[in-house]
Amino acid sequence: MLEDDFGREVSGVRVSLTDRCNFDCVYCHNEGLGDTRGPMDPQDDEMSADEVVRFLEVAREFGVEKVKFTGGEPMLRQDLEEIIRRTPDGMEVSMTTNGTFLPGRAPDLVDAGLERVNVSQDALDPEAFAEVTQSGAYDKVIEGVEAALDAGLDPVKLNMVVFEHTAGYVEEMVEHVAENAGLQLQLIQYMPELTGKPEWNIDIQRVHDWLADIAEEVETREMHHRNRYWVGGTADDPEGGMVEIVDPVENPQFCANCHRVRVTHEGYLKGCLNRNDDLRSMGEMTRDEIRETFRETVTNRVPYYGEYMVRGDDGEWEINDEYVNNVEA
Ligand SMILES: Nc1nc2c(ncn2[C@@H]2O[C@H](COP(=O)(O)OP(=O)(O)OP(=O)(O)O)[C@@H](O)[C@H]2O)c(=O)[nH]1
Ligand SMILES: C[S@@+](CC[C@H](N)C(=O)[O-])C[C@H]1O[C@@H](n2cnc3c(N)ncnc32)[C@H](O)[C@@H]1O
Ligand code: SF4
Ligand code: SF4
Repeated sequence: MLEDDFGREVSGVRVSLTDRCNFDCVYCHNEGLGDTRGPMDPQDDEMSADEVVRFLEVAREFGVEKVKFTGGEPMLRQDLEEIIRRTPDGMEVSMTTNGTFLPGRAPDLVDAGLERVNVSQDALDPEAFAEVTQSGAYDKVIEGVEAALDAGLDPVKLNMVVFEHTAGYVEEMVEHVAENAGLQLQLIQYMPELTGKPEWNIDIQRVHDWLADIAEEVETREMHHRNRYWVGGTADDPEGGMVEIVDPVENPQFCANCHRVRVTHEGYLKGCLNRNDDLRSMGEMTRDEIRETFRETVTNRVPYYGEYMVRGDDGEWEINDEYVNNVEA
């Protein structure tokens, strides 16, 4: 596996298959590339299935174990099943979607090899949902979650961005996943960097503190050092719900445990979600050139909140104690 100068191995890749979307969420960072508004039809700038697969084959040679398909809305790609089917053996395949196209298509995706799905659902109330997504497709999303469960995807993670518009719905979303087998919740800290609306931010620490109070058990996931709270059950006896907090903003522990390289829908390699100054195009490259470019991208990866990192006495990178997340599992 390739490793960057900060000792972070790259075990996963996150591939955006399109920047098109049928929603227009008010907060959307579009994986760091700005607007999703635009034509709904397939665009010439998108990587072809062959290009995606060729990149994945190279990544697999370097020991990459996981791929996450995202976008824009990845299910707008009609060749998604083909891409999943052709993903190299040994790679776990997951996807993050707004869920609207899962009804009717979830079984085919599972048949093609999809192992996990995250569905974005910011509220349980159709009006609040429409306000965030600027779409009235709430019923379709609920149907999509059901379709994913029926197709055997377990767990189905619901993604909820916690910001001014949704903070009041966190409690009922936690109850919802605690009461419904097969569902887990990912509470995502609102990232203002790419949206330019810092005023929508809320203090995610309050959510950590509240969950720490009500949880039966807390554990810390190696990936991004994320806390997982088990509500109404435990990790060994998962009767209740699992709630994970994704809190990247100004969090050096998150960056220190970041093991993924990204690929834009146009086929640019990208070392960090928040940065666009390290893009490397795979354009017309040969397989050998892609190998070299992948190596370069990994070598040049820098933790975005890197100013919080210091060299320890042994020369290894460590996080400055002052910035360590104060919620301990
Ligand atoms: N800044 C930053 N944000 C991230 C990172 N990974 C996930 N996020 C945020 O979390 C959102 C949801 O991520 P998902 O792709 O659904 O889930 P995941 O984080 O990959 O979690 P798993 O499905 O468990 O692998 C992303 O769109 C980002 O907003 C990361 O490496 N850096
Ligand atoms: C960019 S979307 C792409 C996949 C798919 N269209 C979806 O919405 O799930 C991936 C995830 O990013 C999250 N997201 C988008 N903008 C965000 C922001 N400014 N802060 C935090 N999360 C954000 C979304 O909620 C979604 O869960
Ligand atoms: S559904 Fe996903 S890609 Fe589309 S606007 Fe919402 S967050 Fe962005
Ligand atoms: S370096 Fe930090 S901000 Fe950048 S992708 Fe990794 S975790 Fe996210």
